[in-house]
Amino acid sequence: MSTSWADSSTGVDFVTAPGAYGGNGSGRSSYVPPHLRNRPPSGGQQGPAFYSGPTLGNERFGQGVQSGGGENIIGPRNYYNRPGYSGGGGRGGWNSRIGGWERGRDQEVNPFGADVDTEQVFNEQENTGIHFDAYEDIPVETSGDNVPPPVNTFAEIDLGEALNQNIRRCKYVKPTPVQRHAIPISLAGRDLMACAQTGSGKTAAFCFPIISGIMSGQGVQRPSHMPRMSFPLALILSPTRELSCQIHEEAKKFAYQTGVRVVVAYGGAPINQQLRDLERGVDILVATPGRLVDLLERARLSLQMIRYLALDEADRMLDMGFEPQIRKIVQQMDMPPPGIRQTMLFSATFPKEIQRLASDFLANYIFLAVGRVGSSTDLIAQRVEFVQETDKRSHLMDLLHAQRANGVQAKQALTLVFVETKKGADSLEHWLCMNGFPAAAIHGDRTQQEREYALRSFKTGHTPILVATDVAARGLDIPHVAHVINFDLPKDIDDYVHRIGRTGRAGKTGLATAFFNESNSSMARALSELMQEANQEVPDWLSHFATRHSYGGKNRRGGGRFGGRDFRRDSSFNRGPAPYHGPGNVGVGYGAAGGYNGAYAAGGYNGAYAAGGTSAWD
Ligand SMILES: Nc1ncnc2c1ncn2[C@@H]1O[C@H](COP(=O)(O)OP(=O)(O)OP(=O)(O)O)[C@@H](O)[C@H]1O
Repeated sequence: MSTSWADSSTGVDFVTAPGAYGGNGSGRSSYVPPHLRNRPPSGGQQGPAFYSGPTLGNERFGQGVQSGGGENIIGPRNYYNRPGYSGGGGRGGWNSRIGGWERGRDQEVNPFGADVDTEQVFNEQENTGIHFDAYEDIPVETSGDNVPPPVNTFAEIDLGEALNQNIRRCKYVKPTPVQRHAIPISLAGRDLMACAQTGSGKTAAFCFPIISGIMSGQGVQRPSHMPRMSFPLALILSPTRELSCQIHEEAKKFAYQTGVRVVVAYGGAPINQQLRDLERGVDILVATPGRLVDLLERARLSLQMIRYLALDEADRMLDMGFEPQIRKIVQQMDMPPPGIRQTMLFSATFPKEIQRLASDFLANYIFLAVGRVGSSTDLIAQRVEFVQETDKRSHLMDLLHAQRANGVQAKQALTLVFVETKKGADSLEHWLCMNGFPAAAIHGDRTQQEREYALRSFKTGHTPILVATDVAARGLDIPHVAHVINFDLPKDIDDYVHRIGRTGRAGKTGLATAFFNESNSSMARALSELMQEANQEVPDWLSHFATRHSYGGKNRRGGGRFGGRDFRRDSSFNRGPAPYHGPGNVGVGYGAAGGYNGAYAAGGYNGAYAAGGTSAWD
């Protein structure tokens, strides 16, 4: 795991490094607010003129009003003006001591690669994806009070010049639908529960407002009497180590030269290194829950300055496995309560029971659904094959041979195979390798080093097949995953949605194949409904299974195609004092269904990989 800031730490150079503290010639560093850090020296000038973005930031917190100095904050920010904190010190932000910044000066490593002429890269290749416009006609629903209107371009949003520059470096030409809606909502300081399809850009949707908010924030000062304690301003939680690392890498790109420092903490890696990273200063902490609790219990981290909390894969974070830990972190430590902090929950799936649980963490929130909650994108061609348990391996072999026969270059056509158990993953990996298909495996019993090695080897195409348990089902954004095979189907339709979402991302097409047999009967109905919603052809035999197993069960999707999203609208859920203030507005942008372009319409795998069709690795 690269720790780019730490790698280049110089340890003591307060004066010359373009970091949080500018030199004042006295040997003692003077504070430079985050939005001015990491700027190349420009005639010695270090004034607000560098920053063309918002300077007050009060709109970030909805009702908050700030008129220049930290002491005038009304609303959420006045939380920080309580005893124990010195006042914001007027213009110029957080005053002279922030977390661990002053203990060491790091030089920020360019996450885009050294000496990259960003404008040139931007012009060379736009990150549009071949079907990026496929997202344009997707139905969008918002509910809640006074929903801020969406934007159509990044230029319409006042994110600050440094962040805008990074957006250009990322080659993002225009916001995806979830970004168009979620970013203005978050910038307005509102809590948000957002549901949007896999691969549709949710990471940037929560990172941009957080970075922009921290850049423009003023009047916040970390307590100075606990020098070894870190006080992040934002916390991003995710369920897996690999996803936390990925979010960290993304966030570092978005935060490059903004002065906002991003640190990651996750289990399975040496904690001392992570503690050192934290001590160097942290604005945004990306973490997995277990390691975070460890850090909190060691009293090396405090959440009392948290202004932004984002839960990625929020439904997973609040399901039975994680909920106690999340409640502990969010409700039982020192994190400011809802209404004081700003909370953003994101996922591609959001069962209603989990929405209800989640509402405990939010204040007067806006619900945003881009596409139907829990739907898959129709950029993914879905196939279901009836395969008995005993035939699965030979069937898999047929698929892989067909892929190979069609001359698909391995590095551009990675195949991700999901299995049920860790043992199953080990044995399938071994069997594939024995049969001439270089494969790696990732699951929870592997060491973190092994997991990272497997993922790297897969990403680089060294082993173009990755056998995985659900540890790789959510969030991972691996370019060139062309085919997801559900060798064993999951028990829950939402897990299926996340698994197949490892392909068909950012507007690109992909292929997903599932092996189905009698043992998966309970999935039949949900699977066929999901496929219909995504304009996929449902085999007759699957429809028969679905009819036979259409009663009850956890995996009933229910509701109309575009209905029943925000649980607050469902009367059966509205028993308690849910903080719902009516539907507000419902913006629905139905357009042409934007169906799948038919590249995979002609049956059979040979057809799927045949020359001439639009393929997932174009
Ligand atoms: N505005 C944009 N323009 C072009 N590409 C984008 C844009 N926003 C995000 N992307 C790219 O889209 C890909 C998917 O984004 P991201 O991983 O955030 O999806 P996601 O919605 O979080 O998916 P998942 O539900 O699987 O976690 C990434 O490679 C990201 O760089």
